[in-house]
Amino acid sequence: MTNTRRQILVVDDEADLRELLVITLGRMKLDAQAVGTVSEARRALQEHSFDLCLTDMNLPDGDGIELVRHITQQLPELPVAMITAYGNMETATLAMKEGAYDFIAKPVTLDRLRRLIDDGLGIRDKAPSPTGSEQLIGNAPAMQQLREQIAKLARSQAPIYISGESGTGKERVARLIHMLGPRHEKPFIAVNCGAIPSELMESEFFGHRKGSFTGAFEDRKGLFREADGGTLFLDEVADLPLHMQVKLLRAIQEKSIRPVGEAHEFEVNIRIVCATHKDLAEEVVQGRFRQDLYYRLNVIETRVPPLRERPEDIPLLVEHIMARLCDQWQMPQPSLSRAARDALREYAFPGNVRELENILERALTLADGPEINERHLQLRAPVERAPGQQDAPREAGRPANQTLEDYLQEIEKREILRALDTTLWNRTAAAKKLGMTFRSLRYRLKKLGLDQGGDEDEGESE
Ligand SMILES: Nc1ncnc2c1ncn2[C@@H]1O[C@H](COP(=O)(O)OP(=O)(O)OP(=O)(O)O)[C@@H](O)[C@H]1O
Repeated sequence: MTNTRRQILVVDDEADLRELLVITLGRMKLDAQAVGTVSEARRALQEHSFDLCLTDMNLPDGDGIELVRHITQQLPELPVAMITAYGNMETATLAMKEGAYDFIAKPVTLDRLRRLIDDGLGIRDKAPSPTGSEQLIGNAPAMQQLREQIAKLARSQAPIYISGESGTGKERVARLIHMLGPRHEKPFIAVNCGAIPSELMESEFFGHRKGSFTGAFEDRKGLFREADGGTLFLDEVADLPLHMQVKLLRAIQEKSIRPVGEAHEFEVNIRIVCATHKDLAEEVVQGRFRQDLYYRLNVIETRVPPLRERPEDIPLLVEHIMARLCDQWQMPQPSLSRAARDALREYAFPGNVRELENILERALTLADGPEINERHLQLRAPVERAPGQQDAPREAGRPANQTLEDYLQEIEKREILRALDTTLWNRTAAAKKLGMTFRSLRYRLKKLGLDQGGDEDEGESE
C-alpha cells in the first residue's frame, strides 16, 4: 500500500514544542518530521519531498525568515508558515512579505493550527483556471508582471492592498487572487466602504442581534461572518470612518468579531484584500487613516497600472469587451474604423477600463450597423483632466492668476467628473452621490460643457 499521508516538516529548536506538534499533526492524520536548526531543515528539504513546512523564527544557526526565503526561491510550490512569538506582528508581516503563506502565534492552539494546516495544504489542491470573463486581459509588460504577482499572492494568506486609479480593474484583481488560491470554494464578499452610511457600518460588517437598535427586525450575520473561510474585499477602504477603522483593526488582530447587541464573540477566518483609488499613505499623513491599520492591511501592495500606461492593451481590451457585449446582446460584432481605433489609442482614459467599457457600450448602441466610427465613440475632450489630476490634493488653494469663480468652477467640474466616473456615467447615481437633483446635475453639465447628449441612460427627470 502506498503512503498517501501528507508530509509536514516542522522546524523548531524547542524539543517540547517539536514533540507536541508532531503528536498533534499525527492526530490530524499527517506525517510530521521535526528538526531543530536551519541547516537540518535545508538537508531534510533536499532529501525528502514535503507538502508543507512550519518553521519557528529563532533558530540556533539562523532565523526562520532565512528558511522562508530559501523555500520561496528553491521550492516555490511548497507552502511555508511561520511560528511567531505572541503579539509579534513585525515578524509575522516580514515572513509573509518574504513568501510565507501565513503565521501562527504562540501559544499554538489546536483550532488555529488545524486551520493553518488546512489552508496550507489547500494551496496545492488545484484551483480552477479563470474563464474568459474573469481573466485579466492585457499583454503589456506591467500586466504580465501583475499576473505573475497575482499567482504568487493567491498562495499566501497575507493581507493585500491593491492600489490604482478608478476603473483600472482592482476588484477584478482581488477576485482573481481569491479564485486562484486555497479559499476558492469559499465566498468572496466585496464591499464598497464608501457606500455604507456611517451609522450602519458596524452592523453591516459585524452583524447584529434582533432588537439591538431601532430597525434591527431580525438577526443579521454581517459581512465578516458571511465571508468566513473566504475573502473579504474592502473596496474604497480609505472611506472608512475613523471609528470603524478602530473596530476593523481589532477584528483583524483578534480574528474574531462581536455583533451589535451580542454578548459573545465569534471567531472568523477571513483573508482581507483592500483597495482604494486614493493614495492611502497620503491619507495616513493627513490623519484620515490610522497608521496601525495601514500597516496591518498593507502587508503586500500591488498596483494596477492605468490604461494610459499600457496603450498596447487597448486593442485587446476592445476586442474582449465588444465580443462580450455582442454576445450578451445577441448581435453581430461590428468592426472599428481606422479613425476610431486611432482615436482610442490616443485617448487618455481618465476612467480607465471601466470608461472603455462605457464608451464601447454607447458606441454599439449609436452605431447600429456593421462599423463603429469615431463619432460613435463620443470621446471626452482631452483637456478635461490631465493624467492623475483626479488624485491631486484638493487643499492646494487657488493659484494667484485664477479668479475665484474660475477656481470654483474647476473644483465643481472635477467633483462632477469624479462622481460620473465612479458611477459609470450614470447621471442619476452621480447626482445622488453629489447630493443634488438630477435636473441640477444636468444643468451643471451643460454649463460646464460636459453634456454629451444622446445619452438617455437614466431617463429620469425630477
Ligand atoms: N484587465 C482587464 N481585463 C478585462 N476587464 C477588465 C480589466 N480591468 C478592468 N476590467 C473591467 O473594467 C471594469 C472596472 O473594473 P473594476 O471594477 O475591477 O475596477 P476598480 O479599479 O475596482 O474600480 P473602482 O476603483 O471604481 O472600484 C469591470 O467591468 C472589469 O471587469
